[in-house]
Amino acid sequence: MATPAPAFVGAPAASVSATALGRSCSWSPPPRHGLWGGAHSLRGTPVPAAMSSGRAAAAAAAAAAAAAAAAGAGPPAIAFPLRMAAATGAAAGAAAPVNTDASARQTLERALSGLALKKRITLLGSTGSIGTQTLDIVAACPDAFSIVGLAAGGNVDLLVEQAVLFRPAIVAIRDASKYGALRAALTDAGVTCEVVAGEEGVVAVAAYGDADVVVTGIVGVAGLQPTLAAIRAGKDIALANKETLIAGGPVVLPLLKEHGVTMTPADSEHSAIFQCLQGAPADSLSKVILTASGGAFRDWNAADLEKVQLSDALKHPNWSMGAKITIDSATMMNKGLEVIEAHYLFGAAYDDIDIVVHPQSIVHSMVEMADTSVIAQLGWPDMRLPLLYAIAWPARVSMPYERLDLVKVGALTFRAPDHAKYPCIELAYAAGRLGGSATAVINAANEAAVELFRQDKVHYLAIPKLIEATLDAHRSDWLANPSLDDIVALDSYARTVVNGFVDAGRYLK
Ligand SMILES: NC(=O)C1=CN([C@@H]2O[C@H](COP(=O)(O)OP(=O)(O)OC[C@H]3O[C@@H](n4cnc5c(N)ncnc54)[C@H](OP(=O)(O)O)[C@@H]3O)[C@@H](O)[C@H]2O)C=CC1
Ligand SMILES: CC(=O)[C@@H](O)[C@H](O)COP(=O)(O)O
Repeated sequence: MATPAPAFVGAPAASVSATALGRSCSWSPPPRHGLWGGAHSLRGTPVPAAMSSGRAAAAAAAAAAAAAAAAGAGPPAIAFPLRMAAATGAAAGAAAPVNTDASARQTLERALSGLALKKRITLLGSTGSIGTQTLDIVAACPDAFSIVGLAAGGNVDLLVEQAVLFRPAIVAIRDASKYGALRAALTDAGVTCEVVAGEEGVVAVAAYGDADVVVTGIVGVAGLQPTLAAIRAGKDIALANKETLIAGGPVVLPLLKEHGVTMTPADSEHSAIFQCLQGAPADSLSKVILTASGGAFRDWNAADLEKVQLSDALKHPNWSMGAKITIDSATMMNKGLEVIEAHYLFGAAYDDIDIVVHPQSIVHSMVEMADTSVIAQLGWPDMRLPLLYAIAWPARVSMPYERLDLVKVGALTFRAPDHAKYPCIELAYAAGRLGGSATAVINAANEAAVELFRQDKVHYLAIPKLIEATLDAHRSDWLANPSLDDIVALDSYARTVVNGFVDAGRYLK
């Protein structure tokens, strides 16, 4: 049942017949929380209504928190009152095109124009798990999809291989020290395209040329600025990089509106919800039900988590993915982040977003409608399907994927998540309910803690403790309506705080 490792297709496969929306393409195998009435801190003490904003305040707070950590003080062990409602109210609408009259009209218009489906794609993070699987789709459907730009972190060899096959107009490498090697290798391979480097280079690729849609496959908050650049350039967004929305939701949503840009979810759970909501009238959504595999440790006793090694956390039971998201699945922070992602994508209140553990990862998520009907989307655990829908929406592209065989699957089982074993879930709900800058801080704290775990500097069990302590430290500079500058500053603040704790020898386990 495990998905095959993301295979980079050696050559664009021959295409098959293409008919209207049913285009055929070839394929290479491949807790309930009470309402929070006012502005309260994470501990229930008041948060000043208007916080000093911006880099200076965040930097000062970071320095103070790091100094406190180094002095052994740190925030006191937190008795996290996880029963908070959003101080900021619901997200300003929904990022995904669902549940409004206008979006219903847009869906219909796109469905009709999908008769001539031809999408020009720019792919950020082309050398990763999402990136290579997106290119599998493009290779399988060269008459429906083409590549305008590719951006990678540092993998020159694979980027060159991709440029040879997909002939982009522009490529970027984030690691600027590899610019010369990339240029030379492209010239040797006979590829003539623009070559750019560094963060500015990745941003330039995101906004470049006549691409219709940008697939965001960069890992982490590093995807935020390129995604914002793509939105400002009027590109539709196929969102895989969930950290962008979790950290940047307060600035991403208004920007999508301002530029009339469509954001379609590629994360498998959110793709499922998005698919279930197609054609649903406004206000008909009652509940979002996110399914979770349970991650690498779903069958471990809580007491055995003391023995976790990095290699254990990297063994996802069902999905083949990059290292960071695989570890997030093991802590179940991935599900917590997906709760926040669902809030921003679909405008669902946190009380209306549930998690259910589903070890088979066949039901990718569900929605409950106002009339109590529950609608689910099913498929094998293979990211190519949600990625395809994110770039082709609302078209349905005919693919020779293995058909789902429920008899072969046998049983579909469901159980409640174990909140004591996976404290990250509650932390994510708490940060989501707090809203404003808290989601940027929990995202950054998680990225920093996971990175320290990958470097063997902290134990697996330290991850939620570091996140909780960092959220607590953020009490004094929480912002209801952070600007982009605030989000950038608080992202680095949270990383400084996490590293300050560890440097001071705290929360190692
Ligand atoms: N993998 C999956 O199945 C799923 C992933 N996602 C989300 O998609 C995103 C990507 O995940 P995944 O593909 O697994 O991650 P990977 O680690 O496999 O790939 C990450 C990609 O981002 C590139 N990259 C890393 N840092 C930077 C940077 N600073 N600037 C530009 N490019 C960078 C890497 O380049 P290089 O390798 O060249 O260094 C690589 O191409 C994550 O946000 C994840 O949560 C969501 C659902 C499923
Ligand atoms: C493939 C995908 O979209 C991931 O989000 C995956 O679902 C993670 O699995 P977990 O349910 O273990 O977090």
